[in-house]
Amino acid sequence: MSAPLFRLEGIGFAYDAERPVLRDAGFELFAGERVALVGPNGSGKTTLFLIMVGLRRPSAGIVEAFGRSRRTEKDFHEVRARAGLLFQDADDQLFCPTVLEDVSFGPLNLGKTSAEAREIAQETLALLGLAGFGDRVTHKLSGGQKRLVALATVLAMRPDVLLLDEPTNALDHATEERLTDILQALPQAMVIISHDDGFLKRLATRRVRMENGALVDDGKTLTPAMARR
Ligand SMILES: Nc1ncnc2c1ncn2[C@@H]1O[C@H](COP(=O)(O)OP(=O)(O)OP(=O)(O)O)[C@@H](O)[C@H]1O
Repeated sequence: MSAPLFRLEGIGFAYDAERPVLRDAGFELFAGERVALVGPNGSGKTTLFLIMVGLRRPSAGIVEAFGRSRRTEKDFHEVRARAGLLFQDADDQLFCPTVLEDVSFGPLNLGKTSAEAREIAQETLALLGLAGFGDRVTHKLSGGQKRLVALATVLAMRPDVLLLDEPTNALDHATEERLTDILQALPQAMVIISHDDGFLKRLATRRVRMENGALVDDGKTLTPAMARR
């Protein structure tokens, strides 16, 4: 088997020393996987994502990403360019006046010219059924529209790995179906935090559960064939 895209081992983390969130959490993500990360509210799923991209640093353990151990801000800078994190709250992701500016921001930051960034942004918006949304004022969009634009900002960076924190939040049924089809067709490995069982059943190739600060196999491993049913 090829090397994992991410490998976490023995991860410990606490926001407040009295209440550890993660204790000895370990996890591997391989190319081609769509892993569902499930577990109760407040169990530490979002925290694990933040640690994977270096927005929080663990008190113990090892984070390896794309074949290298990652410790410093510089290490994680590269990780964030290759692993796109969809935040749980779209308002944490969107900060430009218009949709096109928001979606172009990542590609520009990665060194694309403004014409290239604009083209990538338009393509990505079209992929998500948002062609024609470029000039819309971001903060006036509906919750579901913001969710999709936030996803567009992540996909426009053409990451190797997607970390999606509750991607179906605020989406109506038809939009959720469309999102499922889009995600199924993407080649990237992904980890998906969701409380939406139906969505996960259609999308995930494997499930892991956050339990007492560690990750355990959920015992409901899905085969890729079943997941694509
Ligand atoms: N910035 C913070 N400061 C202090 N405590 C925090 C902070 N962020 C999260 N926590 C706490 O850490 C714990 C884990 O939170 P986290 O958001 O990782 O859980 P989660 O499994 O993603 O939850 P949910 O399913 O509700 O999104 C919770 O008890 C939460 O209150």
